[in-house]
Amino acid sequence: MGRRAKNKQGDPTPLDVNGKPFRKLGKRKAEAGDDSLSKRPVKKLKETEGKTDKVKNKEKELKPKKVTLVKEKTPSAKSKPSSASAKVKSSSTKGKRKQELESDEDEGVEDGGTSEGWEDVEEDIEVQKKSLFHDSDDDANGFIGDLDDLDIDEIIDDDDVLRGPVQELDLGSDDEDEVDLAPVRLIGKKSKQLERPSKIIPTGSDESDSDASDEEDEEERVTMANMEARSRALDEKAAREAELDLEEMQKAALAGEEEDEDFEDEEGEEGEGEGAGPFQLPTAEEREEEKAAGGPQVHVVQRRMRECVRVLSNLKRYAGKGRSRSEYVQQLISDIANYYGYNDFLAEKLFLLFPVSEAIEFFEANEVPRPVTIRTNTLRTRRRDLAQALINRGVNLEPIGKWTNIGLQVFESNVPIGATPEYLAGHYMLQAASSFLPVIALSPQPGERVLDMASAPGGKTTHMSALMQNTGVVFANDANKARTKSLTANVHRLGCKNVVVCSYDGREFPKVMGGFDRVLLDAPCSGTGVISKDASVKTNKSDRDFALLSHLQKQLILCAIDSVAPDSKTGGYLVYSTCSVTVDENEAVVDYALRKRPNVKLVETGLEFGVPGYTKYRGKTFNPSVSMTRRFYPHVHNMDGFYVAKFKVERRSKVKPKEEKFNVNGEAMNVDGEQEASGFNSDEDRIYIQESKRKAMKAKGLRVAPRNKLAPPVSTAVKAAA
Ligand SMILES: C[S@@+](CC[C@H](N)C(=O)[O-])C[C@H]1O[C@@H](n2cnc3c(N)ncnc32)[C@H](O)[C@@H]1O
Repeated sequence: MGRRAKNKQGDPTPLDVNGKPFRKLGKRKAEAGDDSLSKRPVKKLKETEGKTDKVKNKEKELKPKKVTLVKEKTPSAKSKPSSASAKVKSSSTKGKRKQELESDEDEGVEDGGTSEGWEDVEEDIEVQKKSLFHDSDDDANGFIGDLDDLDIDEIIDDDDVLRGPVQELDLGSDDEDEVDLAPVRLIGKKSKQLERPSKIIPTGSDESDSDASDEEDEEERVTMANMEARSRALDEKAAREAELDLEEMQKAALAGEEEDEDFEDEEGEEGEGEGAGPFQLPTAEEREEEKAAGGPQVHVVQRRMRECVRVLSNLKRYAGKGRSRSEYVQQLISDIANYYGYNDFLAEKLFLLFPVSEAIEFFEANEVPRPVTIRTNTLRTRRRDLAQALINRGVNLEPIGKWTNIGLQVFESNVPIGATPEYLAGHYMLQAASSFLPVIALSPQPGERVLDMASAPGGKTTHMSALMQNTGVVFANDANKARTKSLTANVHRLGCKNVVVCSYDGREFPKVMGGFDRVLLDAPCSGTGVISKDASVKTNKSDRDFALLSHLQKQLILCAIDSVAPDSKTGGYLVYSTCSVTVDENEAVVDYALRKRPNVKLVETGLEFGVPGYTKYRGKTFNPSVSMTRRFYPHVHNMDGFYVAKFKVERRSKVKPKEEKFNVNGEAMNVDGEQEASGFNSDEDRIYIQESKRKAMKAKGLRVAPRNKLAPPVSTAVKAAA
């Protein structure tokens, strides 16, 4: 493989001069995603002849080498990227880079943090944990928290969502931050998005690296001093390569046309070639034959996907006679599932999120790893010092983008990035760029009391701790006890002294404790935003999984809201996030929370980029304010797929439910303190209230006290009352 095809990944979305992000596009972008189809590795397709050189070359050549950056999509521009795309150099000049590296001086911890004393943290945490929680585990009959805090109306109202098992879900999967301590050997130039995953982070044994690494090994080591020259050289090289790419793409396009003509001649389909009028879908018999032959051939499915995209762009003009849109859509989804290796259900679910050609880009982007990024731990160092230390070790890196002053993107490294002395000393966290976002949105302040409801392995917890400058307290909770080990390890390594680790089901909050200034719910999710990291998602998720997950997320979000102190002087915020792109797990959950908790409202996330959340989706209409939430996509932002919503929690309405008002005689009163005119049997109602409290507690998985022996069971009481 030629050097240009190797190990290239794009920068995370850079920003334009106005601070707005650009979107990177390859040539194919301007052509309704067509080209992208030619270069994909095939998972399930029949590999009849393997890849001929011609096909291989075509795949390589059609990769979008020329980095053209286009302003980020707005919803209205979603399917049609601006044609007036601005070409922007992908690498920075020294001035810019230096400026960015220096910018964190302002916000960095001046003393650069210290490693002294952090060995004691484990002990401290253990002591705090014991004093805070040891009772609740052993208390066989004990309620957790105070029953009187429960809002009966809401409990009953929420009952529908509070029922049902969730334990079948595998909730242990994680999107980031699990550090692979094996040497990460990143060789080659800056990687671009949409290259093959296997080449993005090649191992030392990867022979195909040789031509690139030979040449680059001779290059001088990157230092702060030679950064500018190197950066310029890289830019020039990128420009040269871009020219070559253009040439290659043109050649490839020509070759492709010839190939298709050959194919059409063979098949006797003259007049129905790509771009040449109507495209006929395969008949049922042809599909059966295809199946019997072990699936379609690679070039057939590629071509068919291109054709379907073309037809769907102008159905009237290109559809075969009597064929409907849905037939082309179904064929395309089936081919996508085959080609990229998804189950049909998920292929369809993800396909429907986007306009047709954008969907192909999304699937393409899932085949490519995202850039390797690290977060500077400002409790221990400053970004410029960290950059210098890593540069001295032969790591090629640069700031992620203007939106963060603590992130660095690693392009190449001769040392294992997960085991450098700086890593071990807690100077940085290996962390996906997307996972910075919810913490930036939450913006925890020094001295606050913060809850990270689902926190393991602690990427966001440790980020929050650093933003709070090791003051206040972060309760880092995770239901999975095993995962709290890596959480605790990270907390120690990064020197976070304001973190208390605990392990409860998030649905037990706020009964465990409440009154937080800010809460982060980085919810357990399907991981459809991180398919490039975990391809198993492509096949192991079903309709039922999404239903169960969404159910759990709804339960968790209500508990997260109720854990926020509405009267917090400095905060009163909740951030909900997932590393999933499905509407069920995002907008639908947020909309549910808005409906169930009238005391919360959405506010702007404060993030400078991202696509607004859906307010309408496939027949569902959400609260218009859901447009304030933000979606992030691999194909748009070159980040993991992610979702962030920020809520402000306000005081609940003072009007209490009637049944909670009793006079001194235990007689029910109306809101004005007058006795209810209608007859009211408070004893009878108390039984109902007690029973519904029990039911809600049980459904929440909380321990319930034995029924009051004096109180008859509801059925008996009802009979007696009748
Ligand atoms: C997306 S991961 C969290 C990643 C973490 N915020 C970070 O930045 O490192 C979701 C976490 O939710 C935890 N989880 C699953 N169900 C939970 C529940 N009912 N309550 C609390 N945590 C739960 C999982 O164990 C998992 O660690």
